[in-house]
Amino acid sequence: MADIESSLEFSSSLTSSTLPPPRTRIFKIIVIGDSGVGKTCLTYRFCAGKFPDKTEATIGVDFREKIIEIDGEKLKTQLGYCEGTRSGTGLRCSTKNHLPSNRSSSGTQLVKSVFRKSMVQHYYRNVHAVVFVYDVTSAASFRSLPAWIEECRQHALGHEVPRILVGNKCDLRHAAQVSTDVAQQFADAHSMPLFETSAKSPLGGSDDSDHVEAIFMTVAHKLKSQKPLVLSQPANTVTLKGRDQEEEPRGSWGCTCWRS
Ligand SMILES: Nc1nc2c(ncn2[C@@H]2O[C@H](COP(=O)(O)OP(=O)(O)OP(=O)(O)O)[C@@H](O)[C@H]2O)c(=O)[nH]1
Repeated sequence: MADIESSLEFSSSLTSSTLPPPRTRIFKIIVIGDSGVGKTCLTYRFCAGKFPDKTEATIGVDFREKIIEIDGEKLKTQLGYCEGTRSGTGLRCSTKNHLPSNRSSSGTQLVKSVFRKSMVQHYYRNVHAVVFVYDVTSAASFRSLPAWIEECRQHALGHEVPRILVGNKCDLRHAAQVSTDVAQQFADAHSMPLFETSAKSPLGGSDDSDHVEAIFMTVAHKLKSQKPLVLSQPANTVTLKGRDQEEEPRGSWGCTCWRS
């Protein structure tokens, strides 16, 4: 009897351990814009549901993940963001200041260049949607948008990829330098929907800005009809990962986060 029981136990554990785990579709979305426009805060707001207590400039590339559910299907959204350059000039996703300054300058330049190329290539690879962000209180961040769009185009992320435009920091409307009309004209010219929002305003606040959660869910709904990457991994094993946690599996980004 004992033998039958133990063999039944063995066979049931064998079955459960050999069953393939449920598969989760993954959407990779990149959030792009000048430094300081609020890419990190928007991403954090969506994934963690709140404005971060403290922020620091993104160094290199970072990402967060969130499992969402649409029509009963669990989907994993991976939101990547890359350090921006202030006022839209110079390198994008640059590697400035990441390497020790006491190296020989030509060697450093070469390493920086190879390092940057590899990082940028990873960042733009297998992207399903692009979120362009500007700061409504910064005309310069708005003027940078054509350059960001061009950078995406050079990495094969053109009109065929779902793209949206987000004007952030609407809680500072009194200091706005970019009007809704001008932003809407730009969005129309590039066939993108425009959302004006604030990563900072409280949930259910009285202002008329779009909610961050609703914006990313709109993108996710759009992507759901597509067929993005599939990951063999139980859907409930990962909810939020990112720079706040010590263990940071890089998932399918395959890129590294550089910290100061
Ligand atoms: N008032 C207000 N401040 C915001 C908002 N979103 C972000 N900020 C602030 O703007 C600053 C920059 O925010 P980040 O999210 O770090 O900007 P970023 O685009 O990720 O910047 P980089 O990492 O340098 O590329 C921080 O001081 C935030 O607290 C917002 O909606 N309203």
